[in-house]
Amino acid sequence: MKILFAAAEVAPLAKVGGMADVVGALPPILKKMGHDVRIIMPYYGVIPDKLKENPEWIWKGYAMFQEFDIFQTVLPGTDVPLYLVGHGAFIPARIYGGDDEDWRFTMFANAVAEFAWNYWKPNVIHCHDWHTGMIPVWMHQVSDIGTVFTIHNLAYQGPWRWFLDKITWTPWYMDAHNTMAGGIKYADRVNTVSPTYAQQICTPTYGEGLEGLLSFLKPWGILNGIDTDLENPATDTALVQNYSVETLDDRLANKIALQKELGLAVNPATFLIGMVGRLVEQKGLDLLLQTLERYLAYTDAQFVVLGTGERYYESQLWQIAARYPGRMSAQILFNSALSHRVYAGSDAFLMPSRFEPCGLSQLIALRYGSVPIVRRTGGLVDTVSFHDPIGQVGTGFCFDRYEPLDMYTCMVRAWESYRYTDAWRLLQERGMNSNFSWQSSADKYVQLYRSIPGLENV
Ligand SMILES: Nc1ncnc2c1ncn2[C@@H]1O[C@H](COP(=O)(O)OP(=O)(O)O[C@H]2O[C@H](CO)[C@@H](O)[C@H](O)[C@H]2O)[C@@H](O)[C@H]1O
Repeated sequence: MKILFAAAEVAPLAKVGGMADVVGALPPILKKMGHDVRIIMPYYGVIPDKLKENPEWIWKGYAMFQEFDIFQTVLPGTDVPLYLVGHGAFIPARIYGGDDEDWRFTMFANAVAEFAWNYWKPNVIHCHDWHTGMIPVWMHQVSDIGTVFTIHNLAYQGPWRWFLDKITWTPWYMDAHNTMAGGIKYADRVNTVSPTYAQQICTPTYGEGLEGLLSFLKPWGILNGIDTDLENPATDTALVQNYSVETLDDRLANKIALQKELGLAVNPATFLIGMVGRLVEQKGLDLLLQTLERYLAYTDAQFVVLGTGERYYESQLWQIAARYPGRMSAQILFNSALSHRVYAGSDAFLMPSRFEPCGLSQLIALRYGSVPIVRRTGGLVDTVSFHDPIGQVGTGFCFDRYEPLDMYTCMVRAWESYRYTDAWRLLQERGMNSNFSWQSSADKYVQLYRSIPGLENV
């Protein structure tokens, strides 16, 4: 089958969050399964430095009264062809933000449609989030290109219809008020990235205003995986000491190194909680700000947060860290190597999300032996189970209600459990032995493509 992935983020070339990891990991696996998979993304100013060779110019197209160029290369470390949409709007190094965000991604979507119509015609275009939402709308009028639309983050829905009318061609049949709604309504198949979140978005609490449409369409829920070659503590070059589930004692060197690197009191016995992620409301930052100081005051635990996002959260975390020197570190930056050292050096990993389509951070934490403390929502329900020290089952600490006290209690439970070292080690081992590889999800995506009429036997 010929499959074209279209996305605003693709790891390792342009990454802000988890969507980049998915679009960087799934195509190589589908390719190994024998499909002709290619990726198309904007040619951002950050990309040239990350490529060994200059991409080759292959085609010129027109979209929204603009000329754009298509360059071809391969996704680094793979043999998956990668097309880059070159236009002045993408030259700045930023990926998101800026006054022209709605315009530039609508232009990107338009360029992808032109490319698929005129240069390389796939059987299916796999679109990701609102940036590509207009592609299913336009493709609705051709019968030989199918579309799949994957929701990674329903909270960001893209430009409104009145703005689209001004800048691009919105077909007469388009009956959707923004690009996210358009993608969902007109794609041949819609999915999100975990079974639980697929059900939750059909309700007003999680549907972000699109629950009516979603409950009518019933999206598929296909759990994300992680690249187990890339996210592997046994080979990770960012760590001071590699380890595996068989050599778990070696892991401690990473904790001591992390404490030293971040200026925490060096003590291997101190319970260390890590957190890595975008500092936005979705990630449960308001719960954290209500409880963290009390937690630091009540326990002897240490806390490390790595992330960037909303200024308010960044400055609040930074201020708490300033009040607890040696106990807490706030790293307000994006740094993949450091994130791996946090996964490898922390005892537990906090993810108290308000909503979570799937979540990759908790999967990486499990693989690195950092025990997740999560709110049971979305993909966190599907990937982390209750720790029961008597029955020796479960992989993490979970709480249900989005309430500060519930999170606080859960964090205290984790802190106390850490003192029972034998049970803790078994808990770590169960997490590290969990299987979150991409293969079974890739099989489900192929089923999803094949469920589109006409693609059953391609
Ligand atoms: N400051 C920083 N420095 C280094 N690395 C950082 C970082 N901040 C975040 N990361 C990395 O970015 C990734 C975050 O992925 P997640 O899936 O957990 O969340 P995100 O909300 O971005 O993704 C959205 O899309 C994905 C993919 O579908 C869904 O799993 C998820 O639920 C949805 O919200 C992880 O690999 C993490 O290590």
